[in-house]
Amino acid sequence: DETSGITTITLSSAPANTLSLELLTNLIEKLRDIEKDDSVKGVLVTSKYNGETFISGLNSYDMHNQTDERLAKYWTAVQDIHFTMYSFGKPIVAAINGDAVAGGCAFVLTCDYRVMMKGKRTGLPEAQFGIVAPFFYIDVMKSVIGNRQCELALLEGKIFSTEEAAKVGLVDEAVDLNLVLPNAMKKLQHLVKIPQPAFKLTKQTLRQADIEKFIANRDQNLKTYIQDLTKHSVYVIIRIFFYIVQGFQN
Ligand SMILES: CCCCCCC/C=C/C(=O)SCCNC(=O)CCNC(=O)[C@H](O)C(C)(C)COP(=O)(O)OP(=O)(O)OC[C@H]1O[C@@H](n2cnc3c(N)ncnc32)[C@H](O)[C@@H]1OP(=O)(O)O
Repeated sequence: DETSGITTITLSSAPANTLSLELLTNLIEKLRDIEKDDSVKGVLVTSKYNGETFISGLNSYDMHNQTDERLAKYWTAVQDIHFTMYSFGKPIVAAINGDAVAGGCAFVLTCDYRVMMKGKRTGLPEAQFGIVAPFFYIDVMKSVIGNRQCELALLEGKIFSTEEAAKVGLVDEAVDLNLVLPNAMKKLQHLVKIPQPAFKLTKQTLRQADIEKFIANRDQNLKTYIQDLTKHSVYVIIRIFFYIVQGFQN
């Protein structure tokens, strides 16, 4: 919207907005363009699958049966989206109009504000898959909900209902579906009015330690990811699809 300076990104990768290599590549490019475009003041992210899924996590197919080169390309994109979103110099608000689990939860945690539809699910269930969540997923959750709540959640791979997520501050608002977009937009309209150099510098200052840690550790994390997936991908993928079919334990 040219008058408000707000851009809406509607994620629409069938069937359930998995964070596939294609979606991530397009999104990273789009966000980098927006960052350079002075006419854009803020970004609202939502999903085409209104009332169903916001993001259903990383794409299982991109993590299984791939060459090391392709796995590296995928994981670099996973790292890049995290870094681009978390260090983004303009306000980003998530209008979470459906489930946002695993990589979907980490994605919304990188935003500045989260409005989520009641009755949906979010959280980092990796422990339920028998794996450890990437360190940058753990760090972002810890920075949002604090160390103890993060321990309670991650040690059991807890999946929160929207209402539970709001209680621990994992999302900022739990609302009926019809209020997700309007409330997210209202918050964003407020955030874009804050003097932007102050907004950007404050955000950078708050997030600096995690960003520096991310930059220092990303290469090692990439190596570890490729080794682990080469060894364990069959097991991991079976666990993920088990939870797609059976649902997560709350
Ligand atoms: C050893 C190193 C490992 C490193 C990785 C560590 C980090 C991992 C992070 C991740 O994000 S792993 C992915 C985790 N994601 C999930 O576990 C979510 C799984 N999905 C669901 O639980 C559900 O789909 C949902 C999101 C709760 C939505 O449920 P709903 O009933 O509305 O839809 P479904 O019928 O279940 O799904 C629709 C459609 O989408 C396919 N799909 C869903 N999630 C994925 C996925 N992550 N990857 C690939 N495909 C996915 C699902 O199979 C359905 O497909 P069709 O059957 O319709 O073809």
